[in-house]
Amino acid sequence: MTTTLQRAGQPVAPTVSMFDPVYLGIDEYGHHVHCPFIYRNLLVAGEPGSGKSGLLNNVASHATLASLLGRVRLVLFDAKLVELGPYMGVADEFVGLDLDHAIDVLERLLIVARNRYYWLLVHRGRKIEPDDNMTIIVTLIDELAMYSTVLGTKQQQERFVELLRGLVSLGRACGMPVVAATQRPSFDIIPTSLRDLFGYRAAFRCTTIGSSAVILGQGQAEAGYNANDISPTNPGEGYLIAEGGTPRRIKAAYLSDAQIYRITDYATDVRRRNGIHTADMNKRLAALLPAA
Ligand SMILES: Nc1ncnc2c1ncn2[C@@H]1O[C@H](COP(=O)(O)OP(=O)(O)OP(=O)(O)O)[C@@H](O)[C@H]1O
Repeated sequence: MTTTLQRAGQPVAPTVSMFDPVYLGIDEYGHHVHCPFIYRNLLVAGEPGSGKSGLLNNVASHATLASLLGRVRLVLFDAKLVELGPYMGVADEFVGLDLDHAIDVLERLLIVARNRYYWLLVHRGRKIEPDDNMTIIVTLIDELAMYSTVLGTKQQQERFVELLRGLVSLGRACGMPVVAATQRPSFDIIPTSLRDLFGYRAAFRCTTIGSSAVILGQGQAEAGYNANDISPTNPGEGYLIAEGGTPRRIKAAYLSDAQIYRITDYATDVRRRNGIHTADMNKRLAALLPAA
């Protein structure tokens, strides 16, 4: 579904839809790997420096370009600020280190999800289709563990996980997919009940066979799919598994920081000219400052 974007009457670039599969990289045979994200969530895990951000950036950049037609919104959670920071200007929400803010945003997303199911019921649908003209809301979370185990109180962390579980369960059919990444693939961060809600899971290099199994599933290591055997000198290599399928060895496509900023600067400019919401960066940056 490639459409040509108009700017002041001039076609400036082809753009993509969130209903198009997202380009993630290549497999071990050199074939391109594309994944349709619209009806599936993605969980990405691996040790620090294993290449998780590359995959997140591929999805975030696709969503950014898809947002140029005004039908995609980004909601970003990044406790490190700089991983998803380049997309701040095109995001509807950017959550940093504030767990109350994280909970508030998830609560609002769940209200939208429930309203969408009501809308689907009334319109006799089961899931959002391209012709429904519904905005696709893509939520990206970098370092899930910061929100579920580090920031805030135990009660807030539990509330965050409960809401996230709700969004991941409800989001897929109502055009609200979630992509979450963690450096710590362990059962306390990703219980099986949460993991199994993610239709796609990617394991980059993991420190142990056990942590690889947390993402890929029990029995996969014995079958030869073990993210602990990935070389630490090959970031971006990982196993990608889709619901019920066999893990596929991939090398994620990598966007440099300069390329990411080129995409987001372009998108911010086009969105502004087309009257699509862009964030007030001064306000957004001020809101991220720690309280004095
Ligand atoms: N697909 C890739 N191809 C080539 N190089 C890559 C790829 N992915 C990552 N790298 C290299 O590895 C470095 C670390 O990658 P990245 O920041 O994506 O890891 P990460 O798993 O997100 O780490 P962290 O958990 O610390 O954020 C990058 O700066 C880059 O130099």
